[in-house]
Amino acid sequence: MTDTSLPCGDILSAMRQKNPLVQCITNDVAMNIAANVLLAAGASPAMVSAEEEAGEFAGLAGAVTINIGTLWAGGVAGMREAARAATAAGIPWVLDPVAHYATGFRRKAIAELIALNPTIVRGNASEIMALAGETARGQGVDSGDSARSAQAAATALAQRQHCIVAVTGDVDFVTDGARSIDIEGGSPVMPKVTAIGCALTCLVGACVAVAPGQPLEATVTALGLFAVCGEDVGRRAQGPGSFQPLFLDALHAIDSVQFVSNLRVKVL
Ligand SMILES: Nc1ncnc2c1ncn2[C@@H]1O[C@H](COP(=O)(O)OP(=O)(O)OP(=O)(O)O)[C@@H](O)[C@H]1O
Ligand SMILES: Cc1ncsc1CCO
Ligand SMILES: [Mg+2]
Repeated sequence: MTDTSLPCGDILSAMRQKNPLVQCITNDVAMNIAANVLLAAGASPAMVSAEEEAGEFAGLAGAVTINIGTLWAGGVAGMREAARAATAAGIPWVLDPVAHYATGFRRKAIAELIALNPTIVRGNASEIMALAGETARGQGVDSGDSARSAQAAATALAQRQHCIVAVTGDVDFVTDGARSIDIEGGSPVMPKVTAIGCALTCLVGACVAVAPGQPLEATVTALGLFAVCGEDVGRRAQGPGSFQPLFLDALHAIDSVQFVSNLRVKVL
């Protein structure tokens, strides 16, 4: 079922070979799991977010990721600096709009960040629907909408912002507004592990760092790696507690041949 025209195996191999530096401006909950996911998968994370250095550091990184999960005023200032520096230098950056619909503070921050032209936006179904202006049923950081129901919103958002949009859930969907791809796999246990989606956003950064000219394919590679490893671990884990360490081990152990042979993607 995998479309062999997608270079997902090559992007995974390149990530392992190049060990890209990824500046992850993420939330307080996600820091640890996100850094461990990148190290296990083969990238080099750095959680550098202060206003005083975030812009300068972006110039050193292969990609920048920005996540508004635990937002505060100084945090927004660092995000602004990093996003501006990345866009100015042509460094790809990824935006994770965690619960952006919940408060006026978040709505203002996400409007400012999206206007700085992210290369890729990755969120859950409710986040993507609300960003596209649709009514969404998210509760705090958790999605209340199905991923399928967010596909039209993702396509509209990609066309409006001229970026890649990825919506995750039981089936993942990635689009540039013209080409769209479904990714099957994962496990229903995954949304019971906090910040696993935030960690995925950082992995999208790691993949696009080594394939900056192919942001759609890089996004499919990161989501596909989570889908393949998540499905495998979901069969073996006892629950959310044992899922997390087994998942890190699986991200570390999988090679690109195993990855491609278990990847289920469909070009729509
Ligand atoms: N029901 C499900 N079945 C299979 N995989 C799932 C399911 N729900 C989520 N996933 C997978 O879990 C990962 C995270 O996606 P999710 O949409 O839950 O992110 P999120 O809501 O942003 O997470 P968080 O905010 O906790 O970091 C993705 O790889 C996704 O494919
Ligand atoms: C639980 C939680 N609260 C703010 S960010 C976050 C991590 C999942 O998005
Ligand atoms: Mg999220």
